[in-house]
Parts: sequence; structure tokens; C-alpha cells
Amino acid sequence: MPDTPFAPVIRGDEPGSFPHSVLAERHPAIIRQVRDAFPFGPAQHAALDELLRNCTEGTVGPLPADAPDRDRWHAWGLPDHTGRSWYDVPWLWSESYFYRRLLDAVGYVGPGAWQGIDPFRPFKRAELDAPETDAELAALDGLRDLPEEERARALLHGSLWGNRADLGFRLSAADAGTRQPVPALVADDSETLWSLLPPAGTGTLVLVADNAGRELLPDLLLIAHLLTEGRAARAVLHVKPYPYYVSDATTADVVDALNRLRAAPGAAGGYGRVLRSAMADGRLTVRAHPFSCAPLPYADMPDDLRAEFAAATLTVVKGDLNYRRLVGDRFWPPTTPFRETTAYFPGPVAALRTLKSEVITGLSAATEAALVAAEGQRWRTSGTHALIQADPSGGARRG
Ligand SMILES: O=P(O)(O)OC[C@H]1O[C@](O)(CO)[C@@H](O)[C@@H]1O
Repeated sequence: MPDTPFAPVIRGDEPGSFPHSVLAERHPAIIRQVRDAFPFGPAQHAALDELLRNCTEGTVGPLPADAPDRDRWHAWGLPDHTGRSWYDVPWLWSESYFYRRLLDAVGYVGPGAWQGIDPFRPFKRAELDAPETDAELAALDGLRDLPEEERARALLHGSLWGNRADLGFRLSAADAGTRQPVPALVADDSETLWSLLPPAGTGTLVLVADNAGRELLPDLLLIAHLLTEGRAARAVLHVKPYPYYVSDATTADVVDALNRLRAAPGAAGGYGRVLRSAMADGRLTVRAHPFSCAPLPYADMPDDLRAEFAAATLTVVKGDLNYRRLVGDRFWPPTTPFRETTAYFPGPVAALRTLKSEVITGLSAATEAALVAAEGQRWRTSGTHALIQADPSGGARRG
């Protein structure tokens, strides 16, 4: 990570700013929605009341003494942040800890009858079961007769724009999933990406997933295509070990998505069968590494994860949150080269992301100027722009 004094870490301490609104408005809205979605008992309601008060007016507190991940959170900076306002610690840290505390409040962490009950499941299920999902899956039939390269491109774009269907994001932008027309990419390194996944490839693709539902389905379809067409011999899908940022995919969500595909008619069902058999023979594996829910940038990843990414032919990192973690959650000058911010990454890496937060790198000066002229700074957070960025160097520049 370059040592740049011009890229301050993002915090939520400026009233009126986007990060501040997430802490002050979005988090209370999420508590409300979760409370509405479940028939919770008095202890859960009281814990949600306390979390609401604490995360908006209070200071960061400790985890329960018996929390199974207490040591991990200590290593991730909890002692340094305890006693500080949620608005004053790094925004990424604050958001991540909010989701961890929400799981405590609803009893997910246990022990008890609510242990393991995903508080976001009703929202994720509704999206998977929506008629729009049927229509999207049916559209796959129209790809069948296209040349492989065109199918690959269509599926890559499906996975990219699937990131717009993020449920947390929709809490404050109801039409974000349907806005038309799809705007141009602000950066497009797809040629580099495809050069890393040539036909007859023998390598391993790692896909670091973002959201469940209508983002995970196209991610899985892309993986199925790459395996079937021999652009990757194996794929590893990284998901979250516990519910996070409302819609982030967990292993349970992968199971739901695979079942959804299996039950679909036409080409979608075929992809579903390909994926199940790839799971059965080990060509597709699912990983839920604890660091996937860490409140830290990937530059701080542990050695075992570093070794996994180093061994991959390509790691594809999906979504806004993963992008923030990949390049560092900082106010980079937008023309900062992407490859400068990913120089620490141990293998070739690509990002597929729609823009939903202020972090951005790798723009040309002309693109930045055109975006600002057209929209002021709205393009950074509106979810209407997207990027495909790739760094093929694989940490080769590290000394
Ligand atoms: O689902 P995605 O693409 O990671 O986007 C989630 C984004 O929404 C937010 O929660 C709020 O903008 C961001 O913190 C996060 O980057």
C-alpha cells in the first residue's frame, strides 16, 4: 500500500457526508427492518433498543465475555476503538462491528434457540424468489447459440451488474436495481481479465463473493461457464462466515442459490447441474474464511489467506465493500493507479464493482472530469456506474 498522505482513511464523523448517513440513518433503518421481519421476544427487543441507542449516540463497547470470536476482534482492533464514538473510528471498522453487534442482539451467536438464525434471510429469500429472478434466468436461454466469447462476456457483465441488486443498498435507493439505461463502465480492464483466463486454462479461479440472491446467481453462472469452457480447471468461492452487510452471501445462501438454479427450467437448470457436479467432484469449493468479515483492508490479510490468493490464477473480487477492502477504504485521488493500491496483493487480481461508496481509483483524468461535469460527486455512490479493473502482476513488484 503506497504511503500517501493525500488518501485519508474514511470516517463517518462529518455530518451530511455519505459515511455519516450510513451510520446515522441506514443502521437504524436496518435495525427497524430486522425487528419487523421476526417475532422476537422481549430480550431481543431490549437488545435491539440498546444497540440502536449505542450505535447512534454511544461509544464502541466490548463483545460479551463468552463471545467465540473475542480474540479475533481483539486482534482486529477492538481494544483500540473501545470507548470511542462509532463516528470517530474508521468507517469500515464501524460498519463491520455494527453487523457483529446486531448478531448478538438477535441471538445469532448463541447459545440458545435463535443461534444461527440469519436475521437477513427473509430479505435474501424474497429476492431469490422474485419474478424478476425468473426472467433473468430465462434470459440465459437466449445465450445458448452465441459464440463462447460472447457468452463469457455476457456472463461477466451479468456478474458485474448483479452487484447493483444489493439489498442493503436498496434500503435507501429503492430503484437502484432497475435504473436504466445501464451507464458505461468508468474503467474497463476486461481484456486483461480474459487474458488471465484463457481457453484450455489449467488454473484456479478464486471468486470473492459479495451479495446473495440476484448477485450470487450470476456469479455462480459465470463460474459454471468458466469451468465448462475450460477457462478454469477449479474454482473457489469465498463467502462470509456469518450474515453481514444485510445481503452478503453465506454458505446457506449458496445452497439456496444452487437449489434455485437446479429447479429452474432451460439453460439455468443446466448450469445448476454443472455446479452441483463440480461441487461433488471438488472442482468447485466454498470457503468461509473468518477474515472475510474482518473490519480491515485486504492488505492486512493473514498468511493462510495470502497463500490461497497467491496460488490462484486469478482472484476476482466482487462488489463495493470488497473493493473498499481491496484498495483500502480511503479518499484516494480518483486517478491513483489501481495497480498502485493493489501492489501488495499476492496474485493476479480483478475487481468487478458498481460504485456505491466514495472510494475510487484508476480513473483517467478525462473520465473523472466527465463524471464530475455530468453529476457532481453523485456518481461515486449512486450505483449507476461500474468498473472492471485488473492487476495481473501478482505481487511481482513486491520487494
Ligand atoms: O454490496 P456491496 O456492493 O458491497 O455494497 C455495500 C455498500 O453499501 C454500504 O453498506 C453503504 O454504502 C457500503 O458500506 C458498502 O460498501
